[in-house]
Amino acid sequence: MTMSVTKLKLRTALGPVYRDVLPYEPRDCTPEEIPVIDLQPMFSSELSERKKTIARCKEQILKFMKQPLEMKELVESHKYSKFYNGYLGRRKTQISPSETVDVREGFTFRYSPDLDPDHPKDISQVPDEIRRWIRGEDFVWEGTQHLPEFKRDCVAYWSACLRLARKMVRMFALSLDLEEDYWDEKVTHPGADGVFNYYPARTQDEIEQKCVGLGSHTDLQLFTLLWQDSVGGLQILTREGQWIKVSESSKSSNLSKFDGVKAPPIEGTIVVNIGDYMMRLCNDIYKSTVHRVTNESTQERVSMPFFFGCQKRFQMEREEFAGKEVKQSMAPSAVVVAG
Ligand SMILES: O=C(O)CCC(=O)C(=O)O
Ligand SMILES: [Fe+2]
Repeated sequence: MTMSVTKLKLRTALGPVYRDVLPYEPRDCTPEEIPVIDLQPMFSSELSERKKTIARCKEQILKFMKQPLEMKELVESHKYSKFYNGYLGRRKTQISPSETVDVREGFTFRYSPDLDPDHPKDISQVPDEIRRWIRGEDFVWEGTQHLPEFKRDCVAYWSACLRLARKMVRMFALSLDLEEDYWDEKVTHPGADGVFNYYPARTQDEIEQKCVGLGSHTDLQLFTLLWQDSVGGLQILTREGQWIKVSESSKSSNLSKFDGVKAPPIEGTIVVNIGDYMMRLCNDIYKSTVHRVTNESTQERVSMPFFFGCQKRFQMEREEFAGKEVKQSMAPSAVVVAG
């Protein structure tokens, strides 16, 4: 049997890479493709507090995104940021060269040592060779001061993600037969970027043009903790090149409950995507997850990815490899973690 596989061109920090895609429509995932892992035992005492943290942060994102454009532009990324912090407007990016512009709007804030829940430090106390890789910028908070509790609630969510990521990176180390503390020192002042994505319901025009919410890409760092609301729309590319919807069907093989159209995510979970930097460090044992978002519902959608890695080395690699074509092998599935 011959199948017409198309090449999907992706932009990565290390240059363009290609992945194969089968000629089929996205389908629902199976429990094996996206396993659900229960993390609750790691944090059992704080469950209700964590739920509140997520809800408060989501509320703040909606408040921010629903402001008049000129208020959001007080923290415009292109205008004020050296390092991709701040607000990115609707249809202002095109992450995938072979797809449409991205409909989503975003707000980003990156690691600052003064916000770190485990190693809080004034930036002046951070050793020189690390300080030059720190990417947080204060204008994102200065330009949002008129929103009461915005910074507090965003930072609370980011801090919880940072704590979880520092635990999870130890599990990654063990899974790769490394010492448990392999990454500990390298993530004392990590790459830790909080991003809030807002996907408006698509306009009729955008539906006709088949606009993506956020086009196909891989994340750059070690891994990403990705919380999404209940609207759905996240898809990942399997090793075989099949797009699958990250949805409820990950929980059971009883697909009859789902109509395949709505495919809601599992409540109380976050998706863990492997990033390019992890793939590179472990010689492709883990492969970075190709993913994309199309909000096909009539509702708005919010997601809150947290990108985690080692700031300094990752940035150095970026400089070294900028613009070069890099070979990359096939994609893995993502993991969903619960609790
Ligand atoms: O909105 C989502 O579910 C995914 C967002 C994403 O992939 C990203 O911001 O890199
Ligand atoms: Fe992503």
